[in-house]
Amino acid sequence: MVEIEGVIDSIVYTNESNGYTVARLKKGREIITVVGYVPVINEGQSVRIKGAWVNHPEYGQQLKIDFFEEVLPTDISAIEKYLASGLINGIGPATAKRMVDYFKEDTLDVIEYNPIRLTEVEGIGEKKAKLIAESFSEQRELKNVMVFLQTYGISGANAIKIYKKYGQNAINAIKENPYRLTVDVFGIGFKTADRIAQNMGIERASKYRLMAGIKFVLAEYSGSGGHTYLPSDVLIDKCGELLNVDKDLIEDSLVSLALNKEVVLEVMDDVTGVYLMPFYYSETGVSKRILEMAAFKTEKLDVDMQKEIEEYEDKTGIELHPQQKEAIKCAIENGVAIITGGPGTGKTTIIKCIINIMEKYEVSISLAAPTGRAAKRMTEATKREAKTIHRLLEMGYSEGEDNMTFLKDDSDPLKVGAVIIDEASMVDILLMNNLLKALVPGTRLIIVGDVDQLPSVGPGNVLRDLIESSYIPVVKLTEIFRQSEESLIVLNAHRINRGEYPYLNEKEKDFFFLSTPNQEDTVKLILDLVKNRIPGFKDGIDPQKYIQVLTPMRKGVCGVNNLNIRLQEILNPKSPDKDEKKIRDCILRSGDKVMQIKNNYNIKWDRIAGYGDDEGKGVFNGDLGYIEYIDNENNNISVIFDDERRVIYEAINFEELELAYAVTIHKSQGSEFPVIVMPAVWGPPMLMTRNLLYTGITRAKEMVVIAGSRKVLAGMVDNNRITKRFSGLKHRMEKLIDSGIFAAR
Ligand SMILES: Nc1ncnc2c1ncn2[C@@H]1O[C@H](COP(=O)(O)OP(=O)(O)OP(=O)(O)O)[C@@H](O)[C@H]1O
Repeated sequence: MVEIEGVIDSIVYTNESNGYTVARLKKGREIITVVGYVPVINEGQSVRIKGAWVNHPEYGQQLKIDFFEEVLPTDISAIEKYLASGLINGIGPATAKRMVDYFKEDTLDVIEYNPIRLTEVEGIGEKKAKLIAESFSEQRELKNVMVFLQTYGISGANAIKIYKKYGQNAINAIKENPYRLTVDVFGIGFKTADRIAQNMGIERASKYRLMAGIKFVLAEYSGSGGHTYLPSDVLIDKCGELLNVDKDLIEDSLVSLALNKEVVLEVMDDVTGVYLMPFYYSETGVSKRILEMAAFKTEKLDVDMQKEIEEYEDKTGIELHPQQKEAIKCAIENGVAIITGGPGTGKTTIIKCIINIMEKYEVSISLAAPTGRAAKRMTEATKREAKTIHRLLEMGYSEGEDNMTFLKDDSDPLKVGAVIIDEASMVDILLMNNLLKALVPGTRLIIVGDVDQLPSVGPGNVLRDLIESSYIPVVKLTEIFRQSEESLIVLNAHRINRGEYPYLNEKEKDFFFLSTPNQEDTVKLILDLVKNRIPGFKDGIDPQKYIQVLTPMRKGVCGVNNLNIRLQEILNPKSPDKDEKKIRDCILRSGDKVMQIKNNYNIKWDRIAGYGDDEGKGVFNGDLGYIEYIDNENNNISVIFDDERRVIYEAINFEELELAYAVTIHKSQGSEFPVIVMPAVWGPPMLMTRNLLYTGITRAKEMVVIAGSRKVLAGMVDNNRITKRFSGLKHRMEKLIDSGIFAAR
């Protein structure tokens, strides 16, 4: 083993996700190549490395890093490089130079022991001096934690998150139970925690490990599969594969988890379902509360429906269809009503008529939708304020916690006569439970949505289960009113939903299919469409805002990841006046279109335009925005969402952003775009369903362009597999109804 001290001269390669790095180290006049897993590495950093020499067949002699430690630099140029590296907030290259010119070798001591003196440097005020000092001392603490973590192969980005979560206590917390990381730190999955645990010598059959593994599998399947529970045999099989231990041991741990009240086991129709607690409570809560509301004898409004509807027809010039009249009546007369229908069947028209009547009879109404965009559309259509459900429930959070809480709940419910929820297919079981907690029987709940859309991103099959439980009054709208001569999008959406092939490429229409021989050509065509052909067709549009590429998959040539890299190259290429930041495997650049990929209830925003509060908290999974600027000096990224809200991301949240020139159809739910461009190329049959195609094309308002293989497109229409979600809501509701506690309807 050799030990070398030197300064990192340049970084050749670094893999953000695991910290694997190739760098050049300067030791005196000598330059050495060093390779290995290191937590945080920056050019200009002074380091001590222990390792062994290896001979690479192509690159020659390299030092393989076994131990890596930062030491504070002592010579002036190294100090300057270190300060300019972006590691310390408040200092960029220019400030670093001024500081070192002024304080010379004493610079670091001044920062550490006498930071007020920093104000002697031009451009540094008291506030900035404080920021620099705090950031510097955080770096010192962080260093100790990192040295510990690197021994277990934890990357720099993750190490910072761990430090932010546990502070100085990080080392003890992890030593005690490394599996807690999977719960506490976003981005650290069971596999990373397991690797750390194995390195620490924790046994494969350790109960901590098995219990964490079971919870991980349950969380994975509720996260990516949308299940609220897993049947125990499915769960045990999956855990067996993951954990590589006897099934008996897994069953033992499952029982321990149940005894600890970390999971619930429940027999439903001969299957034992295993629930994580939040999903269990939500499902039982939703089933009970919604039945209570539906069974409640709502105060009858003395409405002459015939007369009111006629008045509305006269006012709007629309002659309502009998189905639509039935839906309006159903909403006025019942505690809970569901109205479902595809695009153009008049859902919005019905909402407007219901509002009209209720306002006339002085029933107070709240309007809400599950996403900001859907709420905005509802506001525009009804000319009344519609909120996100989160905002309606007055979402808050406890400091330091990642969990949201709602101020409106059973102790302080919403005091309104009626609540109308639009885009209800996107409401998952957790949100539905929170909504119902804040409502009391007697408030009318009107649930509007398209049950044929993909179900919510979050767990549950809420809208479908509520409809199928056959207790809550449902009106299904099947008649299409948007003129078919105008739009093939609506017509084709309904055709696809019925299993019929879409009409393609009709002159003067809005639904196009372009055939390509292979996936690479599909990508090239998509790039050409987005960059040249569609903007050429529609004068003066901003392709970034106007066109959205949607794709079924994440991976592969036509997957989100590759499409984003290629689209970024042509829509927002590298340029000297655009700042950049490398996040995971991709580069984010000023001007990029980005998406938030997890719910963050804590992050602050400021309103820069539009209607509503001046500031607030929360950016949600699927929200789309643009990078306004990247500030490398202060290490933050400013993103504008919906042209209205500005959010400043600090380093700890960078990984919540992803490029969004292309997004998956799943993530696009609830959003609408003027033009949709979509590849139709081979993908797993589980994924390539009619439901997915339907959801994708119904996102478009003006034009759909599909590129790829006709056979694949036809295959999607034929593939009527509705991905099964394990959800017990319908079962629970049926059980409650059968028990007779709710009045027969
Ligand atoms: N009974 C009717 N007769 C004539 N036109 C109607 C009728 N009902 C609705 N429309 C018109 O059809 C179009 C679509 O209606 P609306 O926007 O209410 O449907 P929607 O189900 O909300 O559609 P989407 O989900 O696509 O927004 C509108 O232009 C509306 O004015």
